Amino acid sequence: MTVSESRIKDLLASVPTGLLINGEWRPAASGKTLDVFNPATGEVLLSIADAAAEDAAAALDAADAAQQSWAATAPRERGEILRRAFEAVTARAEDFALLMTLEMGKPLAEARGEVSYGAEFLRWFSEEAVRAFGRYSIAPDGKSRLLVTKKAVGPCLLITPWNFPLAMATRKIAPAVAAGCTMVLKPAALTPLTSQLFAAVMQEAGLPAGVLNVVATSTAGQTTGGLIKDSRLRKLSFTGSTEVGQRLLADASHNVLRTSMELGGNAPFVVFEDADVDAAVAGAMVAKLRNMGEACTAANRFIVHESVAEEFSSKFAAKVAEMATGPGIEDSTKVGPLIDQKSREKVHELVSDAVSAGAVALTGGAPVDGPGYFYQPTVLTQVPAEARILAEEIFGPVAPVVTFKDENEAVRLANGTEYGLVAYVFTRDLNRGLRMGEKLETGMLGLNAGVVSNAAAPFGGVKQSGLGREGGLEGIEEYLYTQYIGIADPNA
Ligand SMILES: NC(=O)c1ccc[n+]([C@@H]2O[C@H](COP(=O)([O-])OP(=O)(O)OC[C@H]3O[C@@H](n4cnc5c(N)ncnc54)[C@H](O)[C@@H]3O)[C@@H](O)[C@H]2O)c1
Ligand SMILES: O=CCCC(=O)O
Repeated sequence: MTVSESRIKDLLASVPTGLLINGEWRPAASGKTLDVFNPATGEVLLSIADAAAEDAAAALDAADAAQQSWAATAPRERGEILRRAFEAVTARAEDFALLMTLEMGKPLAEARGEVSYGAEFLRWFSEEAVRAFGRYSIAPDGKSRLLVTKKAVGPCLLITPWNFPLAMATRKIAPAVAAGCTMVLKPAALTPLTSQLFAAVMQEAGLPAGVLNVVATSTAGQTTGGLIKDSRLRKLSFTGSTEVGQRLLADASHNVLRTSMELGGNAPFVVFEDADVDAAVAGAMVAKLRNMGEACTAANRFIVHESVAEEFSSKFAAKVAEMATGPGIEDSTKVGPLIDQKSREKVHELVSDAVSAGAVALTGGAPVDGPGYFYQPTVLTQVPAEARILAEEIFGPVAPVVTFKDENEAVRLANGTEYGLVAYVFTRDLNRGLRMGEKLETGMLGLNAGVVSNAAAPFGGVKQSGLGREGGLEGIEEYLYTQYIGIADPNA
């Protein structure tokens, strides 16, 4: 069933179009607006306020003014606001899913999956809000007491990417709310509508004015640059490319900000000779094609034992060839459009570079003609080691396959990247799986699993994939600092 035009019109009419500052939706001070496009058609969906530096400064004023009373709010109350937001997002799951499909392109079924994934961060941190425990102990020499407490770090700047418009926002907002931090959210200019609607839900859930401020902008660096240099800001949490993250880390050094950096990936997907090949193919489909390959966790390099490489590649290519491309709102669609023309050109450039160096396309290998930014789901074999596609984040539905002879070579190939977000390993040998966990330089490992994302787990990378963790027990710690109080011996 294709979604009706009136349904789309009504949904878009319910999305706030202003900047959210101190609990009010208002136009940008300049009056400027930014257009949000549908990547399946290239048409404008909606125009919303386009913030500049003065709007961002007003948002930080609001966050700063609200910080003290918000941090003093009972943890249970903060948790209950998050719980109400979880219920509201779940009740409006179809609206959020359709909105994400319209602005980002992912098929509706996947968008529904993101709604439940994104909502889980609200539920998880509604439960964690009351567990920011400290400790009391007797000093080793018995002469004093040590009291350790956790406190909200203070106003935060949260910057999110376009690829998971809801989950990347809730993964930051929910722990910040739970910890008692106020915030300025800057969503990606390509997909700000989901954040706009989500912020309205947070207001309805009872979040006080000034705790969450939202400034969509077409001029990210100019608009947020002043905030990062403002001494009232205490934390920067960024999800996006390694290149931008590196720049922001340098900027954040000015005020020695707490930082969390969720950056790019180049995930290896290793298939051993003892793997269940069909299970590996099923895992590969998810690890590669979830979100059209536009995920930091997307398998970027398929490293397959030479004895099973042909079986794996041919079965994988057959399944990939069945994946229909099309607008996300159509039921038959399995792979939606890429986000824009620039992204599609980059994907094709990587494929062309590999093919001209000797790689063979078992399926796909080209853009899809017609409107929208579609790319054929592609499997490449015989990819030469020096091909750019093995070193760069593809961010598209393309799977390069290379082979290895033994475990040491698999480890060397898998670790041969500056990234270290996630790896996938398929083997029936548990010891081998655990050994790979010890040897692989990644923050996460999928063992016989093609997806690792879970609100209850610590998500994050090492090397140039980032700093810090989101979700799990660790997620709230990113928004808390430790204070220690030394107490004189009460018996003296
Ligand atoms: N590790 C993770 O959890 C994770 C999750 C999702 C996406 N990503 C990564 O994000 C990238 C794709 O997202 P993208 O294209 O939106 O990344 P991007 O780095 O271009 O942009 C990310 C965000 O940063 C903003 N931005 C860009 N330049 C800025 C500047 N100078 N100052 C302040 N903000 C600035 C953008 O407007 C956007 O909101 C990929 O590399 C992907 O791997 C990582
Ligand atoms: O794009 C990266 C985020 C993906 C996820 O959280 O599963």
